[in-house]
Amino acid sequence: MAEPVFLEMAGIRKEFPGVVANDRVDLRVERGEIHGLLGENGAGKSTLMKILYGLYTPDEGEIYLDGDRLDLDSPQDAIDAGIGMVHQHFQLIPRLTVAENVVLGEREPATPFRPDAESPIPEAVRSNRVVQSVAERFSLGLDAPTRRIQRLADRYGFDLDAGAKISELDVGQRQRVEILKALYRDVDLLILDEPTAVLTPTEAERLFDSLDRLTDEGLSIIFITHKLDEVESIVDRVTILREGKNAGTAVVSEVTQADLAEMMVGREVLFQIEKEGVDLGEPVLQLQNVHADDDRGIEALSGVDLTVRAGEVVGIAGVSGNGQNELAEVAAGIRQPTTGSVRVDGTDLTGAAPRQFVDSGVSFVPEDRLEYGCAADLSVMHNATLKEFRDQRFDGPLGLDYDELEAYAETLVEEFDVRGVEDVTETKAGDLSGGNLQKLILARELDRNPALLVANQPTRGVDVGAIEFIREALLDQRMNGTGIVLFSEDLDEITDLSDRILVIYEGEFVYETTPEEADRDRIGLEMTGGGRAGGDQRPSDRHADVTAAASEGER
Ligand SMILES: Nc1ncnc2c1ncn2[C@@H]1O[C@H](COP(=O)(O)OP(=O)(O)OP(=O)(O)O)[C@@H](O)[C@H]1O
Repeated sequence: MAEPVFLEMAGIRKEFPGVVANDRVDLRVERGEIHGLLGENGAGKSTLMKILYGLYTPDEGEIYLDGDRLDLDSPQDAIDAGIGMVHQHFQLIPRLTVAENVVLGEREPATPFRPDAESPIPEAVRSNRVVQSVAERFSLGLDAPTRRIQRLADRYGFDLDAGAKISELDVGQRQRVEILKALYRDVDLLILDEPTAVLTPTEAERLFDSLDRLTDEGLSIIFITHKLDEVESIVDRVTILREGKNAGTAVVSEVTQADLAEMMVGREVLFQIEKEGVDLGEPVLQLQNVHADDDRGIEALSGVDLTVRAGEVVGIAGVSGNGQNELAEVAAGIRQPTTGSVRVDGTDLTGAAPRQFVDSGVSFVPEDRLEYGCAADLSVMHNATLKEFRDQRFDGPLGLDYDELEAYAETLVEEFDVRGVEDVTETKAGDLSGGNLQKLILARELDRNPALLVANQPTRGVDVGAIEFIREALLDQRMNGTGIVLFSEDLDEITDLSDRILVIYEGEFVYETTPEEADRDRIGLEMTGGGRAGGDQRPSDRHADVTAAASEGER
């Protein structure tokens, strides 16, 4: 008799109010393969994986692992069956060590948590004395597990010190701790939800090496991603979901990226977009000698000069953690510089309140959509109108005119193709899929026709169709005279959209170029500080050059 397929999900159906998230989906995964799960935002990928991890109960359908029928009521059931999951938002306790987190991680929360939500372990719990003392007690008798965890980490080349505190680790290492939590529990199937969304390209390469080692040992991996080049480089077979249904499974080596994109969105996707020429206007953002600290009080920006003119897109490239977030927040008015000045549209806003930035025409698309971009528990309507509800057009005889607010929110949802909204007054922003929430935030920020848009990773976690839509929306906005500061870890995005490109490294601009002259190797080298080793220019000289080149471009 033929061996059963390793994992079989058959006829899975899951309905939320007004949305069929999974419509009789079949998924088959072989032992030892990396199986990609692709699909537009809202196609139902996370829902299907949450069912497999025991977080949601399907309305219909069956799951078999190695031929055995599974009945999964909680993540603990999934783990007991040999299924682990690494979420996009890590669930680690920063003050505890790697080993303590791995051991404590044996019990997963039984209640479903919001997609894309921040760590489900609230700060109150993390800092709770009882939790801390349990952890301390663990560490007393933790020698044997620590050694075991260290051996496990070494076996897969994870480069982790089991005794190190999570707070000392970078994002890539934290992710490996999450994987270790699953391996420690002997899982045979690992679900990775967009694992590279938080990683730099180098960290992503490291992860891929680790995944290869895991599959060599017979582990199966389900890999959710939006990045087609990742599918091409590490995935064996891929299943595509479209509008909750299985749109097919393909052997990756037999299809092109264009085929996959078309299977996902049901039409041809342009990977290149046309950028028209535009006459630059007056400066809409002028930062002079800006220094700013990060959240820990350590200097993150060390004397940044930046001028952005109306109709100009300035792309900021850099490895995350080099001051990009602080720069975005200073430009958007939600972080105060320690020294230096900020002018928006000709007005000095140094030290001004965030509201004054909003009122001066600054729009902000933050990197962390759930933390800063929206109020997850409020409706789509509230979120769509958060910044504009004071506008006269929403004045009613008895205060706010809710019919107008609702109609406006509906227009934005329609224009920006935000999917999964049953009713703008009922659907919560936090229940939208990641990409659809991003489109909602963009709709709110762009529809104000801002003088300045600060866009931090605007297409992260967004599907290829929506990426095309968002990039075109940004370029339309540029044609309307908005000045845009674009932060992106995707170099193609930076070169496709920008008029000028600046590389930031350790809180300073170290290199400036244009898309026409952009040399990817040089940009990559400058991003990692490699340009400094050449000794051709001191950073301070180079910094002066950048400023000079910037003013050159302004003439
Ligand atoms: N808890 C929930 N309550 C209500 N609707 C939900 C819930 N979770 C998901 N949905 C809806 O189900 C549909 C599928 O969402 P899901 O998160 O599975 O998509 P996805 O393919 O993972 O999207 P993305 O790539 O954007 O993360 C969407 O329309 C979403 O709005």
